[in-house]
Amino acid sequence: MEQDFQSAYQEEQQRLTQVMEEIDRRLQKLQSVPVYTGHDFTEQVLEAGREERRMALGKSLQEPYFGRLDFEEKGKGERKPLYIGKIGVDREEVREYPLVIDWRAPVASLFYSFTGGEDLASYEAPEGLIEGLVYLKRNVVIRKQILERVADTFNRESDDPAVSDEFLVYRLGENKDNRLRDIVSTIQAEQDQIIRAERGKALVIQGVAGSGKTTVALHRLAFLLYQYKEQVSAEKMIIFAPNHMFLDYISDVLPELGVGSIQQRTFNDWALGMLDTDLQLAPAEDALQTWFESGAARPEVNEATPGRFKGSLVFMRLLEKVVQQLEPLSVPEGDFSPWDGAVLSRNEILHWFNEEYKPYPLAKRTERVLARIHRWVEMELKKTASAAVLKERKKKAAQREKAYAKKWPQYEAVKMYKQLFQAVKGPALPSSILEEIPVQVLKGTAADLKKNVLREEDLPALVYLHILTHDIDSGSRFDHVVIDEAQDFSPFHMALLDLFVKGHSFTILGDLSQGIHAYKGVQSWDEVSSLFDSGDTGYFALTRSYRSTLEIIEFANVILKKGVRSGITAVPVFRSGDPVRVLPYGPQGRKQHLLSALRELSAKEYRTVSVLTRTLKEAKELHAYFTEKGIDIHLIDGSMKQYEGGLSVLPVYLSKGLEFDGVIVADADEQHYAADAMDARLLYVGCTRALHELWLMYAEQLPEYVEG
Ligand SMILES: Nc1ncnc2c1ncn2[C@@H]1O[C@H](COP(=O)(O)OP(=O)(O)OP(=O)(O)O)[C@@H](O)[C@H]1O
Repeated sequence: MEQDFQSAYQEEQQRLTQVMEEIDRRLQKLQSVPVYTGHDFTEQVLEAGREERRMALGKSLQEPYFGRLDFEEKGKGERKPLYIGKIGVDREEVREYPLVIDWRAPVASLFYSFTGGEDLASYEAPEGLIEGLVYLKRNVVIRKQILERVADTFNRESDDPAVSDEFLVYRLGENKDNRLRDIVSTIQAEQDQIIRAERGKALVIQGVAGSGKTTVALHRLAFLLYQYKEQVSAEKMIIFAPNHMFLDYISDVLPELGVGSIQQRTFNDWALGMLDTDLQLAPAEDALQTWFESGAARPEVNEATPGRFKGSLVFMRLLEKVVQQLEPLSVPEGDFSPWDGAVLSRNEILHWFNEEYKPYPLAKRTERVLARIHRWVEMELKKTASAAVLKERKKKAAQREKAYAKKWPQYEAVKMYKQLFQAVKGPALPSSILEEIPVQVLKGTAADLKKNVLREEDLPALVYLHILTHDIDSGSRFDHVVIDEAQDFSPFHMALLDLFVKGHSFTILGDLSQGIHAYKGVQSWDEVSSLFDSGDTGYFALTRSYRSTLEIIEFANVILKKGVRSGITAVPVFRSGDPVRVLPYGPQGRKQHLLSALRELSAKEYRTVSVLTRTLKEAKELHAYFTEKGIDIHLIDGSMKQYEGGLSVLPVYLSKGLEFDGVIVADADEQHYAADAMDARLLYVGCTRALHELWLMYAEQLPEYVEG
């Protein structure tokens, strides 16, 4: 066995040396071409291509590949070792497999989809289905040109030719810093299927905590860009993530995969950008504090909850009716007269508005009609013989056109929205429209809007009012949209985004078990799928969890089963660690005990450790206490733009999407986590943030869904 390993290592070392020499030779050749700095466009394009290649080869030289697959194509009688890397490097000879195959290439899919067995493996190539036998699947770890590790995941000629998880488990056992990383060397078959799924559909992916949803979404973007390079561009692809800190946390993955320029934004930022308004959103912490209060102080969630009503398709349809009401009120009363004696009748203007320019939305229509009126004025001016009179008329016409244009409505989204909620004066709307809005939503929104307060749940409506009246300009359309943490998006959010994306090309990922924002998100994936025709949507489930140890996942699954009564539990990868510790506060008291637990856990080799509290207030208090005791720890409070890693204290609801080597859940007791699904979900989110170690600390009584 040891001998096999030695020879495999030597073989790979030799091969690595050869490949690095070859890449270096190519790089030097490229570097010997003088950099073009002139103005010739063709030369500039060629230079840009060379620069891209120089960068790629330079990067590839450090870690040329991570995997090897020995494959014998059916009927060819020749076994070939294929080396797979983040960046493909072609050979100079044609008709050969590349020196390094890009992980996104069709043949590389074998490396991920092959799960063992005697049968022929296959992959879909441009020329059709290719079948063959896989002999070897090997992981090769190279860091800064040094071969660090060689691990066979499958070897047909060994005594035990089964695919092993050993390398995956080794990778999962590593500690994490403050950034999510790429997983190209260990993508699993179920994840690969999603990454490589075709583009023109709305894919909905339900994935348990830690199943790699965010990671898979980012790899999928890189794949789509490679596979559909002629049809999609990076600038027109976007991933929506819940907040700025999370965006910072995931920001390294796409550059690591060699992909730049893909937009990574929050929905709120995107929407505000569309609206071009000076109004600011009310701070997110306001809503979070209301909805994540513990105990009876938390309002009940129902269909009249502002986020739920304003995220519903009922509200979306209601806005369409509002805009329909505006149409007959658009053309101002009275004829238009550019100077005394010249008259353009309102009937003529109405005809233009209601017939000729009918296909345009109201603001565009207004623009066109006013332009047409201007052309009419110019024609009339041409009929004027005297230069002095012409000058006078021109001046008059300009003044009157300006005054007349002012009489037309502006169709400004915020203003229309304020009018709907009667926060400012506006056209009278039929009572049937207003009656559709729950009274508490009507009153609450009117009060907010009078104070110029916008809330995040108002944004889909505002963007929709804007596009209903102004249309979508082609530059705002996306080639592909990824929605991460999609359980927190409403049906209205998704239906709105669907108007911006070509061919329903969506990847929508989330976990209903982590639906802690029930006051605004979806409660079933049917709410999402039903937005699309059945042929335009697909569904995948990710059930294996890669983040946490077996012990942590089994512990968290109990919370799900007993507390949320959910059937979607996680299947662990067999990576065993320390048992989960459930500790009552000792005689030294709550704060002191949490402090000693934090000290103990952070003294280990871990890079990230967090203390999760139930509320923001508790996080702030503990942060002050830990700091006073000389601990260097970050407070994460919802306004952060960056995630620093190291030690953190944060309310549990802000931990969603993140992960830490060690987690201490403070106050895991009945007072803080009540016997309802919402609190159980919160605790589930908290527990599933831990990679290696999870401690729960409590006073008095544990919730009944926590195993003591
Ligand atoms: N195939 C894989 N190989 C190695 N690591 C993986 C793999 N899949 C996922 N991981 C790791 O598992 C962890 C969880 O991944 P990620 O955050 O993408 O999951 P998620 O489903 O979005 O989680 P959650 O919903 O709980 O926030 C990350 O550390 C990621 O690197």
